[in-house]
Amino acid sequence: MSMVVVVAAVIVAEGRRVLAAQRAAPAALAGGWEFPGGKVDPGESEPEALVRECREELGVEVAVGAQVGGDWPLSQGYVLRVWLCSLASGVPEAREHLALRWLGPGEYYDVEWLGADLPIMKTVENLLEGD
Ligand SMILES: Nc1nc2c([nH]c(=O)n2[C@H]2C[C@H](O)[C@@H](COP(=O)(O)OP(=O)(O)OP(=O)(O)O)O2)c(=O)[nH]1
Repeated sequence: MSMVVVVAAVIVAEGRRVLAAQRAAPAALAGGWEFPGGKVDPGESEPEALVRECREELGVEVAVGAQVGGDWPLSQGYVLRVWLCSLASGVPEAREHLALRWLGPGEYYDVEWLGADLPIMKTVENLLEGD
């Protein structure tokens, strides 16, 4: 079986603030925090999927920047790929999530990240510190 690619957006604003989103479903993941995103549809590029998911889930337009790392492991058969993004227009609203939070420096670990997302947050922290 081929690998399912999930894309996720690390939306950064004001230089250092990162948007975290709390999952509403499924039950096993509900309440956990993630970077907005979802599965790539057939025929769609990964950046196109990112833009679509941010539009659907948050009601915003994002500009896709640099990729963060390579393939981040998820459960078997799934892989997560992550990009830094900036807001091109709109204010994020939780259309499919339970809640959204902007996390500034010193707050990056104030939410309960999903297991796959914790090392991504650490990598993003290092990237933003280096800026
Ligand atoms: N979007 C997203 N998914 C993540 C992250 N971390 C993580 O483990 N996942 C997992 C949760 C889900 O099992 C899977 C993504 O599925 P999803 O439910 O977001 O995908 P989707 O929007 O296309 O949803 P659906 O159409 O299949 O309902 O990846 C993350 O940071 N962002």
